[in-house]
Amino acid sequence: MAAIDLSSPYSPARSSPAPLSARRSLHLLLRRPRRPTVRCSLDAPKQPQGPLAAVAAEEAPATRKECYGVFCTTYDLKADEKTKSWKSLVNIAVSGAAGMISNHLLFKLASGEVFGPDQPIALKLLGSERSLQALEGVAMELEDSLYPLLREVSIGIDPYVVFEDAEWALLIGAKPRGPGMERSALLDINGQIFAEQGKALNAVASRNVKVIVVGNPCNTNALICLKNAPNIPAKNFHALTRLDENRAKCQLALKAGVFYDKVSNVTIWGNHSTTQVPDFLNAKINGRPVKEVIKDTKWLEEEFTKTVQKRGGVLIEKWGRSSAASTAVSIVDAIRSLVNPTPEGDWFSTGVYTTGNPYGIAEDIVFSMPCRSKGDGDYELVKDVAMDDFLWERIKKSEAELLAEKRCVAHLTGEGNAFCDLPGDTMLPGEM
Ligand SMILES: NC(=O)C1=CN([C@@H]2O[C@H](COP(=O)(O)OP(=O)(O)OC[C@H]3O[C@@H](n4cnc5c(N)ncnc54)[C@H](OP(=O)(O)O)[C@@H]3O)[C@@H](O)[C@H]2O)C=CC1
Ligand SMILES: O=C([O-])CC(=O)C(=O)O
Repeated sequence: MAAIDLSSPYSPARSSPAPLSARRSLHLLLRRPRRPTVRCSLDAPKQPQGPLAAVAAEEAPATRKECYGVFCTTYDLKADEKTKSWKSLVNIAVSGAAGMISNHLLFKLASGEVFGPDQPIALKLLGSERSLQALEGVAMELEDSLYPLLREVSIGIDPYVVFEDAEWALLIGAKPRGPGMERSALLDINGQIFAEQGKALNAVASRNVKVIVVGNPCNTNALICLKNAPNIPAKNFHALTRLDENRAKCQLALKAGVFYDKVSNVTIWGNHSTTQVPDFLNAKINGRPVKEVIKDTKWLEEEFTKTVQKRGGVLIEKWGRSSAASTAVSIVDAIRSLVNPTPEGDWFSTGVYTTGNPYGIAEDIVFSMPCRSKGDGDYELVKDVAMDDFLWERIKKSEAELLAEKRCVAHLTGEGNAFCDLPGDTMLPGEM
Protein backbone atom coordinates (compact mmCIF):
# COMPACT_ATOMS: atom_id res chain seq x y z
CA MET A 1 0.00 0.00 0.00
CA ALA A 2 1.25 3.51 -0.79
CA ALA A 3 1.79 5.70 2.24
CA ILE A 4 -0.81 8.42 2.60
CA ASP A 5 0.15 11.76 4.09
CA LEU A 6 -3.05 13.14 5.50
CA SER A 7 -1.37 16.31 6.72
CA SER A 8 -0.67 17.34 3.14
CA PRO A 9 -3.25 19.30 1.19
CA TYR A 10 -2.36 17.25 -1.83
CA SER A 11 -2.75 13.64 -2.64
CA PRO A 12 0.29 11.44 -3.22
CA ALA A 13 -0.82 11.09 -6.84
CA ARG A 14 -1.01 14.83 -7.34
CA SER A 15 2.40 15.58 -8.82
CA SER A 16 3.19 14.55 -12.33
CA PRO A 17 4.65 12.23 -13.39
CA ALA A 18 2.84 10.24 -10.75
CA PRO A 19 4.34 7.12 -9.35
CA LEU A 20 2.65 4.21 -10.96
CA SER A 21 1.63 3.01 -7.57
CA ALA A 22 -0.48 6.15 -7.40
CA ARG A 23 -3.51 6.01 -5.26
CA ARG A 24 -6.84 6.17 -6.92
CA SER A 25 -8.86 8.61 -4.94
CA LEU A 26 -11.73 11.02 -4.95
CA HIS A 27 -11.04 14.36 -3.36
CA LEU A 28 -13.34 17.18 -2.49
CA LEU A 29 -11.56 20.48 -3.00
CA LEU A 30 -13.11 23.66 -1.72
CA ARG A 31 -12.32 27.34 -1.66
CA ARG A 32 -9.15 29.11 -0.70
CA PRO A 33 -7.51 29.34 1.80
CA ARG A 34 -6.36 25.86 1.00
CA ARG A 35 -7.47 23.25 3.39
CA PRO A 36 -6.30 19.75 3.92
CA THR A 37 -7.67 17.56 1.19
CA VAL A 38 -10.73 15.75 2.34
CA ARG A 39 -11.00 12.20 1.27
CA CYS A 40 -14.55 11.19 1.55
CA SER A 41 -16.88 8.62 0.21
CA LEU A 42 -19.97 9.63 -1.58
CA ASP A 43 -21.71 6.63 -0.13
CA ALA A 44 -20.12 6.50 3.27
CA PRO A 45 -22.61 5.61 5.98
CA LYS A 46 -23.44 8.37 8.47
CA GLN A 47 -21.31 10.90 6.62
CA PRO A 48 -22.92 14.20 5.67
CA GLN A 49 -23.05 14.79 1.94
CA GLY A 50 -22.08 17.86 -0.10
CA PRO A 51 -20.19 20.76 1.43
CA LEU A 52 -21.07 19.51 4.91
CA ALA A 53 -18.96 16.44 4.33
CA ALA A 54 -15.93 18.64 3.88
CA VAL A 55 -16.70 20.70 6.95
CA ALA A 56 -17.20 17.62 9.10
CA ALA A 57 -14.01 16.05 7.87
CA GLU A 58 -12.09 19.25 8.37
CA GLU A 59 -13.04 19.22 12.02
CA ALA A 60 -11.86 15.66 12.34
CA PRO A 61 -8.40 14.93 13.71
CA ALA A 62 -5.69 15.18 11.06
CA THR A 63 -4.82 11.55 11.52
CA ARG A 64 -8.30 10.26 10.84
CA LYS A 65 -7.98 7.88 7.94
CA GLU A 66 -11.26 8.25 6.15
CA CYS A 67 -11.31 6.57 2.85
CA TYR A 68 -14.03 4.65 1.19
CA GLY A 69 -14.98 3.17 -2.06
CA VAL A 70 -13.16 2.30 -5.20
CA PHE A 71 -11.19 5.55 -5.52
CA CYS A 72 -9.46 4.77 -2.23
CA THR A 73 -8.18 1.42 -3.32
CA THR A 74 -4.43 1.42 -3.68
CA TYR A 75 -3.13 -0.20 -6.79
CA ASP A 76 0.40 -1.22 -7.45
CA LEU A 77 0.27 -0.73 -11.19
CA LYS A 78 3.76 -2.12 -11.69
CA ALA A 79 2.51 -5.45 -10.51
CA ASP A 80 -0.22 -5.44 -13.11
CA GLU A 81 0.97 -6.87 -16.43
CA LYS A 82 -1.47 -4.74 -18.42
CA THR A 83 -0.26 -1.43 -17.02
CA LYS A 84 3.50 -1.85 -17.28
CA SER A 85 3.68 0.27 -20.41
CA TRP A 86 1.33 3.00 -19.20
CA LYS A 87 2.46 6.61 -19.47
CA SER A 88 2.63 9.08 -16.56
CA LEU A 89 -0.62 10.40 -15.22
CA VAL A 90 -2.07 13.43 -17.04
CA ASN A 91 -4.05 16.04 -15.08
CA ILE A 92 -7.15 17.27 -16.87
CA ALA A 93 -9.20 20.11 -15.42
CA VAL A 94 -12.78 20.61 -16.60
CA SER A 95 -14.99 23.58 -15.68
CA GLY A 96 -18.78 23.47 -15.92
CA ALA A 97 -18.25 19.84 -15.04
CA ALA A 98 -21.83 19.34 -13.88
CA GLY A 99 -23.21 20.73 -17.13
CA MET A 100 -24.60 18.96 -20.17
CA ILE A 101 -21.51 18.97 -22.37
CA SER A 102 -19.33 17.66 -19.57
CA ASN A 103 -21.79 14.90 -18.89
CA HIS A 104 -20.83 13.44 -22.25
CA LEU A 105 -17.21 14.51 -22.30
CA LEU A 106 -16.00 13.19 -18.94
CA PHE A 107 -16.87 9.62 -19.80
CA LYS A 108 -15.07 9.85 -23.13
CA LEU A 109 -11.98 11.20 -21.37
CA ALA A 110 -12.09 8.43 -18.78
CA SER A 111 -12.61 5.69 -21.37
CA GLY A 112 -9.26 6.28 -23.06
CA GLU A 113 -10.69 7.24 -26.43
CA VAL A 114 -9.20 10.73 -26.22
CA PHE A 115 -5.68 10.33 -24.89
CA GLY A 116 -5.19 6.67 -25.69
CA PRO A 117 -5.47 3.27 -24.00
CA ASP A 118 -2.07 3.63 -22.28
CA GLN A 119 -2.70 7.05 -20.76
CA PRO A 120 -3.95 7.14 -17.15
CA ILE A 121 -5.69 10.37 -16.25
CA ALA A 122 -6.72 12.46 -13.25
CA LEU A 123 -9.93 14.46 -13.62
CA LYS A 124 -10.15 17.73 -11.72
CA LEU A 125 -13.70 18.96 -11.88
CA LEU A 126 -14.65 22.57 -11.28
CA GLY A 127 -18.16 23.49 -10.23
CA SER A 128 -19.75 26.15 -8.08
CA GLU A 129 -21.69 26.26 -4.86
CA ARG A 130 -24.87 25.82 -6.88
CA SER A 131 -23.56 22.72 -8.63
CA LEU A 132 -21.47 21.02 -5.95
CA GLN A 133 -24.13 18.46 -5.14
CA ALA A 134 -24.56 17.65 -8.84
CA LEU A 135 -20.80 17.40 -9.18
CA GLU A 136 -20.76 14.73 -6.50
CA GLY A 137 -23.33 12.87 -8.56
CA VAL A 138 -21.07 13.12 -11.61
CA ALA A 139 -18.17 11.77 -9.56
CA MET A 140 -20.32 8.89 -8.35
CA GLU A 141 -21.16 7.95 -11.93
CA LEU A 142 -17.49 8.06 -12.83
CA GLU A 143 -16.81 5.85 -9.83
CA ASP A 144 -19.44 3.36 -10.92
CA SER A 145 -18.06 3.22 -14.46
CA LEU A 146 -14.93 1.32 -13.37
CA TYR A 147 -12.65 2.95 -15.93
CA PRO A 148 -9.17 1.45 -15.44
CA LEU A 149 -7.44 4.58 -16.79
CA LEU A 150 -9.24 6.95 -14.41
CA ARG A 151 -6.83 7.08 -11.48
CA GLU A 152 -8.04 10.12 -9.61
CA VAL A 153 -11.09 12.37 -9.40
CA SER A 154 -11.24 15.67 -7.55
CA ILE A 155 -14.15 18.05 -7.32
CA GLY A 156 -14.06 21.63 -6.10
CA ILE A 157 -15.26 25.17 -6.51
CA ASP A 158 -12.02 27.12 -6.35
CA PRO A 159 -10.13 27.32 -9.67
CA TYR A 160 -6.90 28.04 -7.78
CA VAL A 161 -7.19 24.61 -6.20
CA VAL A 162 -8.80 22.63 -9.00
CA PHE A 163 -6.40 23.89 -11.72
CA GLU A 164 -3.28 22.98 -9.74
CA ASP A 165 -0.81 21.21 -12.07
CA ALA A 166 -3.44 20.95 -14.83
CA GLU A 167 -1.89 19.94 -18.14
CA TRP A 168 -5.18 20.35 -19.98
CA ALA A 169 -7.92 22.79 -19.02
CA LEU A 170 -11.25 22.33 -20.76
CA LEU A 171 -13.20 25.46 -19.88
CA ILE A 172 -16.85 24.72 -20.50
CA GLY A 173 -18.74 26.44 -17.69
CA ALA A 174 -20.38 29.74 -18.64
CA LYS A 175 -23.66 31.49 -18.08
CA PRO A 176 -26.07 30.91 -20.95
CA ARG A 177 -27.49 34.01 -22.63
CA GLY A 178 -31.01 34.37 -21.28
CA PRO A 179 -34.03 35.96 -22.98
CA GLY A 180 -33.61 39.71 -23.37
CA MET A 181 -30.01 39.66 -22.21
CA GLU A 182 -27.71 41.99 -24.12
CA ARG A 183 -24.68 40.35 -25.67
CA SER A 184 -22.53 42.98 -23.97
CA ALA A 185 -23.90 41.80 -20.61
CA LEU A 186 -23.09 38.20 -21.52
CA LEU A 187 -19.59 39.22 -22.54
CA ASP A 188 -19.11 40.94 -19.21
CA ILE A 189 -20.52 38.16 -16.98
CA ASN A 190 -18.72 35.36 -18.74
CA GLY A 191 -15.64 37.48 -19.29
CA GLN A 192 -15.27 37.81 -15.54
CA ILE A 193 -15.40 34.03 -15.17
CA PHE A 194 -12.66 33.63 -17.77
CA ALA A 195 -10.53 36.44 -16.34
CA GLU A 196 -10.62 34.72 -12.96
CA GLN A 197 -9.87 31.32 -14.47
CA GLY A 198 -7.01 32.77 -16.54
CA LYS A 199 -5.48 34.16 -13.36
CA ALA A 200 -5.90 30.83 -11.63
CA LEU A 201 -4.28 28.93 -14.51
CA ASN A 202 -1.46 31.44 -14.50
CA ALA A 203 -0.89 30.86 -10.80
CA VAL A 204 -1.17 27.11 -10.43
CA ALA A 205 -1.45 25.17 -13.71
CA SER A 206 1.38 23.46 -15.55
CA ARG A 207 3.44 26.10 -17.41
CA ASN A 208 2.58 24.35 -20.66
CA VAL A 209 -1.11 23.75 -19.98
CA LYS A 210 -3.26 23.51 -23.10
CA VAL A 211 -6.52 25.39 -22.69
CA ILE A 212 -9.64 24.80 -24.77
CA VAL A 213 -12.35 27.40 -24.18
CA VAL A 214 -15.84 26.15 -24.96
CA GLY A 215 -18.06 28.46 -22.89
CA ASN A 216 -19.53 31.17 -25.07
CA PRO A 217 -18.67 33.59 -26.52
CA CYS A 218 -15.67 31.30 -26.71
CA ASN A 219 -13.28 33.33 -28.90
CA THR A 220 -13.42 36.40 -26.71
CA ASN A 221 -13.50 34.33 -23.52
CA ALA A 222 -10.30 32.65 -24.74
CA LEU A 223 -8.75 36.08 -25.39
CA ILE A 224 -9.67 37.24 -21.88
CA CYS A 225 -8.33 34.03 -20.39
CA LEU A 226 -4.96 34.25 -22.13
CA LYS A 227 -4.56 37.96 -21.32
CA ASN A 228 -4.96 37.06 -17.65
CA ALA A 229 -2.39 34.29 -17.88
CA PRO A 230 0.79 36.01 -19.06
CA ASN A 231 3.03 33.19 -17.84
CA ILE A 232 1.40 30.66 -20.12
CA PRO A 233 2.16 30.87 -23.87
CA ALA A 234 -0.74 32.58 -25.68
CA LYS A 235 -0.38 29.90 -28.31
CA ASN A 236 -1.68 27.33 -25.84
CA PHE A 237 -5.18 28.83 -25.77
CA HIS A 238 -7.88 27.61 -28.13
CA ALA A 239 -11.49 28.55 -28.74
CA LEU A 240 -13.56 25.57 -29.81
CA THR A 241 -14.67 25.84 -33.44
CA ARG A 242 -14.36 22.14 -34.16
CA LEU A 243 -18.09 21.62 -33.80
CA ASP A 244 -18.58 24.11 -36.63
CA GLU A 245 -16.03 22.25 -38.76
CA ASN A 246 -17.81 18.96 -38.11
CA ARG A 247 -21.16 20.54 -38.99
CA ALA A 248 -19.70 21.88 -42.25
CA LYS A 249 -18.26 18.46 -43.16
CA CYS A 250 -21.62 16.86 -42.56
CA GLN A 251 -23.44 19.35 -44.83
CA LEU A 252 -20.89 18.94 -47.64
CA ALA A 253 -21.12 15.14 -47.40
CA LEU A 254 -24.91 15.29 -47.52
CA LYS A 255 -24.92 17.50 -50.61
CA ALA A 256 -22.29 15.42 -52.43
CA GLY A 257 -23.88 12.12 -51.45
CA VAL A 258 -20.72 10.76 -49.86
CA PHE A 259 -19.92 9.59 -46.36
CA TYR A 260 -18.37 12.36 -44.28
CA ASP A 261 -14.98 10.69 -43.99
CA LYS A 262 -14.48 11.67 -47.65
CA VAL A 263 -14.56 15.38 -46.74
CA SER A 264 -11.27 17.01 -45.74
CA ASN A 265 -9.48 20.38 -45.51
CA VAL A 266 -12.48 22.19 -44.06
CA THR A 267 -11.64 25.48 -42.36
CA ILE A 268 -13.90 27.51 -40.16
CA TRP A 269 -12.60 31.07 -40.22
CA GLY A 270 -13.32 33.59 -37.51
CA ASN A 271 -15.70 33.73 -34.62
CA HIS A 272 -17.83 30.93 -33.18
CA SER A 273 -20.92 32.96 -34.03
CA THR A 274 -23.23 33.50 -36.97
CA THR A 275 -20.44 35.45 -38.71
CA GLN A 276 -18.22 32.35 -38.88
CA VAL A 277 -17.01 31.49 -42.37
CA PRO A 278 -17.10 27.83 -43.43
CA ASP A 279 -14.55 27.67 -46.26
CA PHE A 280 -15.73 25.68 -49.31
CA LEU A 281 -13.02 27.17 -51.52
CA ASN A 282 -10.23 25.06 -49.99
CA ALA A 283 -12.30 22.10 -48.76
CA LYS A 284 -12.03 18.77 -50.57
CA ILE A 285 -14.25 15.78 -51.24
CA ASN A 286 -12.43 12.58 -52.11
CA GLY A 287 -9.30 14.72 -52.50
CA ARG A 288 -10.90 17.01 -55.12
CA PRO A 289 -11.87 20.67 -54.59
CA VAL A 290 -15.45 20.90 -53.35
CA LYS A 291 -16.35 23.27 -56.18
CA GLU A 292 -15.46 20.55 -58.70
CA VAL A 293 -17.74 18.08 -56.95
CA ILE A 294 -20.59 20.39 -55.92
CA LYS A 295 -21.27 22.60 -58.92
CA ASP A 296 -24.16 24.44 -57.27
CA THR A 297 -22.29 27.63 -56.30
CA LYS A 298 -25.47 29.35 -55.13
CA TRP A 299 -26.04 26.53 -52.62
CA LEU A 300 -22.45 26.77 -51.39
CA GLU A 301 -22.53 30.53 -51.00
CA GLU A 302 -25.96 30.84 -49.47
CA GLU A 303 -27.52 27.70 -48.05
CA PHE A 304 -24.40 25.84 -46.98
CA THR A 305 -22.89 28.88 -45.28
CA LYS A 306 -26.11 29.82 -43.49
CA THR A 307 -26.88 26.24 -42.45
CA VAL A 308 -23.52 25.85 -40.74
CA GLN A 309 -23.71 29.28 -39.13
CA LYS A 310 -27.16 28.61 -37.69
CA ARG A 311 -27.03 24.88 -37.07
CA GLY A 312 -26.85 25.35 -33.30
CA GLY A 313 -30.02 27.46 -33.25
CA VAL A 314 -32.02 25.04 -35.41
CA LEU A 315 -30.97 22.24 -33.11
CA ILE A 316 -32.12 24.17 -30.05
CA GLU A 317 -35.51 24.73 -31.71
CA LYS A 318 -35.91 20.99 -32.30
CA TRP A 319 -34.26 19.58 -29.21
CA GLY A 320 -35.09 22.29 -26.70
CA ARG A 321 -31.51 22.55 -25.53
CA SER A 322 -28.16 23.30 -27.10
CA SER A 323 -25.81 20.78 -28.70
CA ALA A 324 -24.17 18.84 -25.91
CA ALA A 325 -23.23 15.39 -27.21
CA SER A 326 -21.89 16.66 -30.53
CA THR A 327 -20.03 19.44 -28.74
CA ALA A 328 -18.39 16.86 -26.47
CA VAL A 329 -17.44 14.83 -29.54
CA SER A 330 -15.93 17.93 -31.11
CA ILE A 331 -13.88 18.63 -27.97
CA VAL A 332 -12.57 15.07 -28.24
CA ASP A 333 -11.74 15.71 -31.91
CA ALA A 334 -10.01 18.98 -31.01
CA ILE A 335 -7.80 17.31 -28.39
CA ARG A 336 -7.07 14.31 -30.60
CA SER A 337 -6.00 16.67 -33.38
CA LEU A 338 -3.37 18.10 -31.04
CA VAL A 339 -2.09 14.83 -29.60
CA ASN A 340 -1.93 12.93 -32.91
CA PRO A 341 -0.10 13.96 -36.09
CA THR A 342 -2.42 15.58 -38.63
CA PRO A 343 -2.86 13.32 -41.69
CA GLU A 344 -0.67 14.40 -44.60
CA GLY A 345 -2.21 17.24 -46.60
CA ASP A 346 -5.12 17.81 -44.22
CA TRP A 347 -5.72 20.32 -41.42
CA PHE A 348 -8.18 21.15 -38.68
CA SER A 349 -9.83 24.36 -37.45
CA THR A 350 -9.30 25.89 -34.07
CA GLY A 351 -9.62 29.39 -32.67
CA VAL A 352 -6.11 30.62 -31.89
CA TYR A 353 -4.29 33.81 -30.96
CA THR A 354 -3.62 35.74 -34.15
CA THR A 355 -0.20 37.22 -33.43
CA GLY A 356 2.11 36.62 -36.39
CA ASN A 357 -0.59 35.10 -38.60
CA PRO A 358 0.20 34.99 -42.33
CA TYR A 359 -3.31 35.84 -43.59
CA GLY A 360 -3.50 39.51 -42.65
CA ILE A 361 -6.10 38.89 -39.95
CA ALA A 362 -5.99 41.58 -37.26
CA GLU A 363 -3.45 40.83 -34.55
CA ASP A 364 -4.33 40.23 -30.92
CA ILE A 365 -7.66 38.44 -31.21
CA VAL A 366 -8.64 34.77 -31.10
CA PHE A 367 -9.66 33.71 -34.60
CA SER A 368 -10.40 30.30 -36.05
CA MET A 369 -7.90 29.26 -38.72
CA PRO A 370 -6.50 26.12 -40.39
CA CYS A 371 -3.84 24.38 -38.30
CA ARG A 372 -1.72 21.26 -38.31
CA SER A 373 -0.06 19.37 -35.47
CA LYS A 374 2.87 16.99 -35.12
CA GLY A 375 0.94 15.33 -32.32
CA ASP A 376 2.90 16.94 -29.50
CA GLY A 377 0.02 19.09 -28.21
CA ASP A 378 1.26 22.07 -30.20
CA TYR A 379 0.20 23.28 -33.67
CA GLU A 380 1.32 25.39 -36.58
CA LEU A 381 -0.80 27.51 -38.90
CA VAL A 382 -1.33 26.23 -42.45
CA LYS A 383 0.02 29.01 -44.61
CA ASP A 384 -0.84 28.16 -48.19
CA VAL A 385 -4.62 28.27 -48.38
CA ALA A 386 -6.27 30.11 -51.25
CA MET A 387 -8.37 33.21 -50.68
CA ASP A 388 -10.98 34.85 -52.93
CA ASP A 389 -13.19 37.93 -52.59
CA PHE A 390 -16.18 35.97 -51.28
CA LEU A 391 -14.10 34.39 -48.52
CA TRP A 392 -12.15 37.52 -47.65
CA GLU A 393 -15.21 39.76 -47.43
CA ARG A 394 -16.83 37.41 -44.93
CA ILE A 395 -13.63 36.87 -42.98
CA LYS A 396 -13.39 40.65 -42.54
CA LYS A 397 -16.94 40.73 -41.14
CA SER A 398 -16.12 38.09 -38.54
CA GLU A 399 -12.88 39.91 -37.75
CA ALA A 400 -14.81 43.18 -37.25
CA GLU A 401 -17.16 41.40 -34.86
CA LEU A 402 -14.26 40.04 -32.82
CA LEU A 403 -12.58 43.45 -32.69
CA ALA A 404 -15.86 44.92 -31.41
CA GLU A 405 -16.13 42.15 -28.79
CA LYS A 406 -12.56 42.91 -27.76
CA ARG A 407 -13.34 46.61 -27.23
CA CYS A 408 -16.29 45.50 -25.12
CA VAL A 409 -14.09 43.57 -22.69
CA ALA A 410 -11.12 45.94 -22.53
CA HIS A 411 -11.67 46.21 -18.76
CA LEU A 412 -11.05 42.46 -18.49
CA THR A 413 -7.97 42.24 -20.70
CA GLY A 414 -6.07 45.05 -19.01
CA GLU A 415 -6.53 47.40 -21.96
CA GLY A 416 -8.39 50.27 -20.33
CA ASN A 417 -12.03 51.24 -20.45
CA ALA A 418 -14.50 49.09 -22.31
CA PHE A 419 -16.50 50.58 -25.15
CA CYS A 420 -19.28 48.41 -26.52
CA ASP A 421 -20.38 49.00 -30.12
CA LEU A 422 -21.27 45.45 -31.11
CA PRO A 423 -22.86 44.92 -34.52
CA GLY A 424 -26.62 44.49 -34.05
CA ASP A 425 -26.78 41.10 -35.72
CA THR A 426 -24.07 39.55 -33.56
CA MET A 427 -25.32 36.16 -32.42
CA LEU A 428 -24.07 32.87 -31.09
CA PRO A 429 -24.68 29.87 -33.34
CA GLY A 430 -27.33 28.76 -30.86
CA GLU A 431 -29.33 31.96 -31.17
CA MET A 432 -31.97 32.60 -33.83
N1 LIG B 1 -17.93 26.46 -28.62
C1 LIG B 1 -18.90 25.65 -28.96
O1 LIG B 1 -18.85 25.02 -30.01
C2 LIG B 1 -20.07 25.46 -28.07
C3 LIG B 1 -20.16 26.14 -26.89
N2 LIG B 1 -21.22 25.95 -26.05
C4 LIG B 1 -21.20 26.69 -24.81
O2 LIG B 1 -20.74 25.83 -23.77
C5 LIG B 1 -21.20 26.30 -22.52
C6 LIG B 1 -21.73 25.16 -21.67
O3 LIG B 1 -22.79 24.52 -22.30
P1 LIG B 1 -23.61 23.35 -21.55
O4 LIG B 1 -22.72 22.40 -20.89
O5 LIG B 1 -24.59 22.85 -22.54
O6 LIG B 1 -24.37 24.24 -20.49
P2 LIG B 1 -25.02 23.85 -19.09
O7 LIG B 1 -26.00 24.93 -18.82
O8 LIG B 1 -25.45 22.44 -19.05
O9 LIG B 1 -23.78 23.96 -18.12
C7 LIG B 1 -23.08 25.13 -18.06
C8 LIG B 1 -22.38 25.22 -16.74
O10 LIG B 1 -21.89 26.53 -16.69
C9 LIG B 1 -21.75 26.87 -15.36
N3 LIG B 1 -21.90 28.29 -15.08
C10 LIG B 1 -20.85 29.09 -14.87
N4 LIG B 1 -21.26 30.33 -14.58
C11 LIG B 1 -22.60 30.32 -14.60
C12 LIG B 1 -23.57 31.31 -14.37
N5 LIG B 1 -23.24 32.58 -14.07
N6 LIG B 1 -24.86 30.96 -14.46
C13 LIG B 1 -25.22 29.70 -14.79
N7 LIG B 1 -24.31 28.72 -15.03
C14 LIG B 1 -23.02 29.03 -14.93
C15 LIG B 1 -22.71 26.00 -14.58
O11 LIG B 1 -21.92 25.26 -13.71
P3 LIG B 1 -21.46 25.73 -12.29
O12 LIG B 1 -22.69 26.12 -11.53
O13 LIG B 1 -20.81 24.53 -11.81
O14 LIG B 1 -20.52 26.88 -12.51
C16 LIG B 1 -23.30 25.05 -15.58
O15 LIG B 1 -23.23 23.71 -15.14
C17 LIG B 1 -22.22 27.39 -22.86
O16 LIG B 1 -21.58 28.64 -22.74
C18 LIG B 1 -22.56 27.14 -24.32
O17 LIG B 1 -22.99 28.31 -24.96
C19 LIG B 1 -22.23 25.07 -26.35
C20 LIG B 1 -22.19 24.37 -27.53
C21 LIG B 1 -21.13 24.54 -28.50
O1 LIG C 1 -25.13 29.07 -28.65
C1 LIG C 1 -24.92 28.04 -27.97
O2 LIG C 1 -24.86 27.98 -26.74
C2 LIG C 1 -24.70 26.76 -28.70
C3 LIG C 1 -23.55 26.82 -29.61
O3 LIG C 1 -22.58 27.52 -29.42
C4 LIG C 1 -23.61 25.97 -30.78
O4 LIG C 1 -24.54 25.17 -30.92
O5 LIG C 1 -22.70 26.08 -31.62
